[in-house]
Amino acid sequence: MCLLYVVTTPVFLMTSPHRTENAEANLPENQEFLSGVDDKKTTRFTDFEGKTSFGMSVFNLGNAIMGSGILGLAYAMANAGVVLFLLLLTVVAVLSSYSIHLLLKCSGIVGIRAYEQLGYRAFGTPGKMAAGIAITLQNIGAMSSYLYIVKYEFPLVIQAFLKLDNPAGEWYMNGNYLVIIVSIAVILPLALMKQLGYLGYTSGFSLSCMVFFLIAVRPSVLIQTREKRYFIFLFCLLCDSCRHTQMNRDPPPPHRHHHLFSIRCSLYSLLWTNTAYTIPILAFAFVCHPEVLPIYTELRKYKKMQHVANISIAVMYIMYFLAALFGYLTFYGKVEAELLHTYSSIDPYDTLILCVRVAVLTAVTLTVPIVLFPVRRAIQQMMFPNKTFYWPRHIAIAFVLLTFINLLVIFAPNILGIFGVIGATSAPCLIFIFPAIFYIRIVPKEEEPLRSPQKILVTLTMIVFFFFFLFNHIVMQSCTDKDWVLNLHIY
Ligand SMILES: NC(=O)C[C@H](N)C(=O)O
Repeated sequence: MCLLYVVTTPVFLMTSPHRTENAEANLPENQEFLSGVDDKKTTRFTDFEGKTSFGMSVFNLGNAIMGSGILGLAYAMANAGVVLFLLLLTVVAVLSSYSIHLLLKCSGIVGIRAYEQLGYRAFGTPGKMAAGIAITLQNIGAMSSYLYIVKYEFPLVIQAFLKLDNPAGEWYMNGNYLVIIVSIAVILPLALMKQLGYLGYTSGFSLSCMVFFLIAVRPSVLIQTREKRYFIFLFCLLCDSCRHTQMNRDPPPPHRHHHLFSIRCSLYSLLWTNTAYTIPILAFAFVCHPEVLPIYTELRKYKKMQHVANISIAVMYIMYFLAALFGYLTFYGKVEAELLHTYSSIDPYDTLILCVRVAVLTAVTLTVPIVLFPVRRAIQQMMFPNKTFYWPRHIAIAFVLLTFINLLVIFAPNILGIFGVIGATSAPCLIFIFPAIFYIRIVPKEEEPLRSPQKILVTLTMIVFFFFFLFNHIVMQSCTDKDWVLNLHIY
């Protein structure tokens, strides 16, 4: 993460001091992106005076970042190669942190800490609806992927615990029932909490489960002929050949031998096909933007939300890289789109693998309530904009949302589809496109003219990011024809 600081500090410290009437209110968050100055000015936000500590906020944001995205990273690394993966991981992490800076600065100007309200301030009702819909789509997609893991992994855990070699259709081996039970017994009570801050403890526990997951995955790297693995790793670092091995593992479908198609694909395969899934998976893995402003609302006075975000992103950056590397080095060319599924191919009764499963299951289950909060807030902002807090509505929205996600999970096609669709659409909007356009519209022209270095930088980054995604999307559509994509189906 030091790298992030070195790369970004000179650019973001160009931010000029504010001269609006809200200037004092803005100071704590918008003065600088990465500096350690603790400015003890009074914030004049119109919403809520926070009581949650700095540490709990880091746990909550870390938990919001870390979800099922981590399980797709080893596959992303196998496709992109170690060096390209590390580069893309760094770019997405820096962009993610920068866009949080933009969101915080906008929220300082508007005086309200809600993503949808920034959309409203920038573009009126269409802006509010766009932000609300993107948050709803993204978070419903994320929650479905978490419950999807519960649906497929929980029965395996029970099977291993009970040592059932040939399950005969017992109800407790049915993933659908288990999803419903977990939703009612664990997720719903947590989702009914009035404030996100109360979830700090469960978030801390969820993160420690993921740390355990990392530690547990690590020995499996060492078990398998250590010298060979490290030799391969060094080799990959030097000539970045991992992706070619991966390509060789999946022989192309027969019609790919068509001359023109081969030329087109070999050109793409230089870079784009290998990153076609990598970037959406990385974008999905770093999304936490809908949760940033709700967590900021509850953050104790004088604590800097940008610091909370930088710490959470830095820790996740390291954990993501290690998770991808360990998973990839354990299975090398055989890594699948969802890491846990790859583990099924080796002994399912192995105690270590069982513990890994339980840890990931616990972690993703405890992430659902955190991710549900911004959706409920977005729905409230879109459907009941001027209403104050009302318990029956708070409970009803959570209940309806969970029921909907349960239905979705019972009928959802596969986890990769969820990553692909959500990662390629709402994630880039929430991570960068919306914060950038909201920033350009919300920061007054008197303060930062359209031609100011800050706004030019934001616009350029946004354009590059947008075209990169567009191009990636086209490549994904053209080179991953149906057979190929279907081969990647996990379950
Ligand atoms: N919070 C989200 O939207 C997704 C999360 N970043 C994940 O990896 O699962």
